[in-house]
Amino acid sequence: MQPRDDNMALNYISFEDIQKVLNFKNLIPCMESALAKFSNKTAVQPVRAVARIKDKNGFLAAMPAVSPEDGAIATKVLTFFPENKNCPTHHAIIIVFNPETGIPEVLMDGDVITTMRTAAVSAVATKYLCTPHPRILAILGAGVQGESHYHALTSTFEFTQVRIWSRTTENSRKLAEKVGAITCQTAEEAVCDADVIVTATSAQTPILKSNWVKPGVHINAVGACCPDWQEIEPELMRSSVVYTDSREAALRESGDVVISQAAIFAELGEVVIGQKEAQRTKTTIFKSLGMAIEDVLSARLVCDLLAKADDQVKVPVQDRTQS
Ligand SMILES: NC(=O)C1=CN([C@@H]2O[C@H](COP(=O)(O)OP(=O)(O)OC[C@H]3O[C@@H](n4cnc5c(N)ncnc54)[C@H](O)[C@@H]3O)[C@@H](O)[C@H]2O)C=CC1
Ligand SMILES: O=C(O)C1=NCCCC1
Repeated sequence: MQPRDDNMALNYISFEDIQKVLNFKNLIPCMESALAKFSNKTAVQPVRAVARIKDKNGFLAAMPAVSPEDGAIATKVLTFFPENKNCPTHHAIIIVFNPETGIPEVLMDGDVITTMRTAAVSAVATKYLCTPHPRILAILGAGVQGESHYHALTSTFEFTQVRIWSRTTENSRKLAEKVGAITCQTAEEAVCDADVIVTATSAQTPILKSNWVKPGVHINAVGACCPDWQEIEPELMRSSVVYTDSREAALRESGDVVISQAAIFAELGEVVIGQKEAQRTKTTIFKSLGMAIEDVLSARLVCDLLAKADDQVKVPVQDRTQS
């Protein structure tokens, strides 16, 4: 067994470097394509392996995916510790492998990609599923995803009003002041008459009720990623047209789907490829759980953008396999 030579050392791509090149303009189309590749089965992606960490109420997850047509082989490894107080609740790294040899080539921060790709996917869902010209956006949850969804959705739509509610009013006030939105004291006040709603909390029991929302609203349900957790009242799940990123994952991981036993109408990717209808005039819910293929194609995009921006990130393969 030979040790690796220096030529095979892993490149590291930092949080800051990723932030420099990734934006919603380049990420949203990439995520639309990731959803399509998942649903037309050109990408290979099992449901993630999750090891729950009971005393932290959280988990460790391994999220591999392969897209042969992109030469993309990578895996995200992620922890979710929802009770963290003085540091973020999610931490992730992504390992990118050489598509010809399987040699690990790049290790990159996974936090920026997790933060941005989740909101970018919700922007795709909203584009297909909301009523034309949405005016009012309501965001429930003022954490990392609440803020990222503000940016992704306001960069895609021209809302006349954005309202933010959080369990801790101080947090929603801070975010609302930072981005120029309105703070609401209750979730009901925030979602009243909204055209688009985002639920992005670590709640384990429903925070969004059926009789608060207007018919025809589109909801991006981003939190509650365990089979015994919920963000959405079961009645609202059952009375809406439910879309998911992965049907298989939703049936295994989403408490909102599992507990309500709501029917899943389609995967979002099936809508993107034209296989299933976007029922825009109905109340729609996009139940997002997050997919490895989103991380893998985001990582591919970052490598390509950095390689283009300067030649320091050695993405090309041939040099590295010659000894
Ligand atoms: N679908 C996907 O692809 C992804 C989903 N997520 C999920 O989205 C949710 C939000 O993630 P982040 O913003 O990164 O977390 P965060 O920790 O930054 O923010 C969590 C927010 O939820 C609020 N919250 C916590 N417990 C609550 C409760 N019982 N009731 C109401 N609000 C409560 C907090 O006050 C905070 O505003 C989490 O459930 C997370 O696991 C995160 C990343 C990707
Ligand atoms: O896909 C992800 O990344 C996540 N999904 C569910 C919650 C943790 C992060």
